[in-house]
Amino acid sequence: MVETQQCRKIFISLLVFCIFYSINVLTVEAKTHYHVWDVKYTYKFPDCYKKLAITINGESPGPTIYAQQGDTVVVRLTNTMLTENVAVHWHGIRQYGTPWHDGTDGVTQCAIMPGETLDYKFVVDRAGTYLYHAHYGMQISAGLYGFIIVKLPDGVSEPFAYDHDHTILLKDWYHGSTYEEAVGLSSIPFKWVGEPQSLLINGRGRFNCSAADTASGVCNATNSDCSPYSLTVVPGKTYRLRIASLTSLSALSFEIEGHNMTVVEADGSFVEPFVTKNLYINSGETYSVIVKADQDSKRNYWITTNVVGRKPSTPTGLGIFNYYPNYHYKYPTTEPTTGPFWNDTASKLAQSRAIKAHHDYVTAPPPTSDRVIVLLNTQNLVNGIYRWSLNNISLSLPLTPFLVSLKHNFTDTFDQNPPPDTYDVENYDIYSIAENKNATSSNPIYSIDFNTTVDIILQNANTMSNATSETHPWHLHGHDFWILGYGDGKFNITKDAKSYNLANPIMRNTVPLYPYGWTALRFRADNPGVWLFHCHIESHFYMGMGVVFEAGIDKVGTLPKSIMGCGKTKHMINP
Ligand SMILES: O=C1O[C@H]([C@@H](O)CO)C(O)=C1O
Repeated sequence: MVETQQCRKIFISLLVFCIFYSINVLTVEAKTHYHVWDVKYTYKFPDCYKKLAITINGESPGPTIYAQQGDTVVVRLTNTMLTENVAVHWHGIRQYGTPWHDGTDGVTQCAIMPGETLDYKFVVDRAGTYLYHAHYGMQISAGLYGFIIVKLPDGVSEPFAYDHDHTILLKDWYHGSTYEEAVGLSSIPFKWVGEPQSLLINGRGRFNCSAADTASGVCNATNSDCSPYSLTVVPGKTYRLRIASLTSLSALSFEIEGHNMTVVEADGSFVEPFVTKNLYINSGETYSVIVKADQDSKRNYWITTNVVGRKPSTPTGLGIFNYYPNYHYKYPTTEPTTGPFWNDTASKLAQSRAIKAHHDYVTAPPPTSDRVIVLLNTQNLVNGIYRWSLNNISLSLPLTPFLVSLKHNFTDTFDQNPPPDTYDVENYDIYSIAENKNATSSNPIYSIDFNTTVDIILQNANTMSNATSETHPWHLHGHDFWILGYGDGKFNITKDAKSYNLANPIMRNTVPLYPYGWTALRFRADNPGVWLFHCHIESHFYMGMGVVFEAGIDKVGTLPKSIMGCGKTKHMINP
């Protein structure tokens, strides 16, 4: 009897211990990562040419934010620029429950004024490779950008193996200021930003300084800012490279001389692996590739980026793939790779089509959608200025952020007429300059029923120049979408919808629209808030290339006062 009681006691103690142990071991506590950022202008020489760059704690690119799935990130951002507002967007982070911290000036917040501080706080709910960057004016081009790396929970691994993990951030670089660019784009006569002067890899490039510029100190080839990016690898080891682009304009082809890359991740989703010699990458896209250091280890190899999609006039961006123990700055004696033909759209399209969901990680899209929105991308004139339009409306951001207006039922702060769900599909000739060149500059929003499924068809067309159509990387805030398909020419709903990939489409937040083609996406409007969908070419967005979606605004909690203070909310921060 006593023995049985003792046994029971021991059993119960063991049980309690086991429960206690498993609660402690299996429940990994989510952490909060605090960052304090001082955003200011600093003289930098990223490509040896002196420029006032917008830096975070003196750095451009800014510091990488590391976190683990489920963690909270807090960034206390103080704007110490003298004369310029700022806002920072957390690109790829969906902001469930915190739509006010998406960081989009005019859409989800009032920009942070000089001298002011804002605490951004959000949960990184999913592992993957993400970004942050300015979302005010054209400040990405001034250097405000960086990585967010979210690791998987402990004990969970990716469907690929590697020994080391590295980040590579690509950028195009202009010597002029963002003011010169923005003023040119809104002047008569219109002045286009043109092609960049340099291509940077992890913030480093090399401009060919003229003697005069060297003599005046404007260009300094010995400045340590512009020593080349060198990635040291150990022979035989396998590397995961997280490659992302935050170019202001350029689509790029990325290559490591003599090495194949296996693409395994895109915008946080695992990809059915495929091998490529060069990776096409547009602004706003992130990838992980696996590279094996399995070549001749007695030498180094070039890492290159080349402009594609637009006729290039920028020299190849150069870095060094350094085999240990060779000297890490020893240039290869071979010629740097020049990349594929800039206008080889077919090979870009083929690579885009090859990006499918990994077979073990397919999230099937809903088989049908509740609404189809067709967005015709055109270049037009508005009051004599070149603008980009969607269904003839060019987006102008309101003084009062949409999110604030909608939560407070303001009806006089933005255009209340719903924008059109399509264009004149039958009669519009996508191969010619628009007959009616003029468009309207306005700020209406698409109201989407909460938790419904929406298809977006991006339809490309001719610009205002003869026989020209451009590539546009489209980025959606607050969601991932399934990429259902790409096609040439005008989208035909009865024919083309039958070709959709509903079996294993990749989910991403950024997707290219190719010249004279269409791209079809599907998303669930399951994130309460107001979300921007726009071309990630900074000047194109500045020229109106975006639309705004609202869904479930009644489910959005109380907005923090810290995002207000502009437009009609001026009185709302000070009683
Ligand atoms: O938006 C743009 O404007 C110019 C050109 O179309 C007009 O100068 C260009 O190349 C763009 O991409």
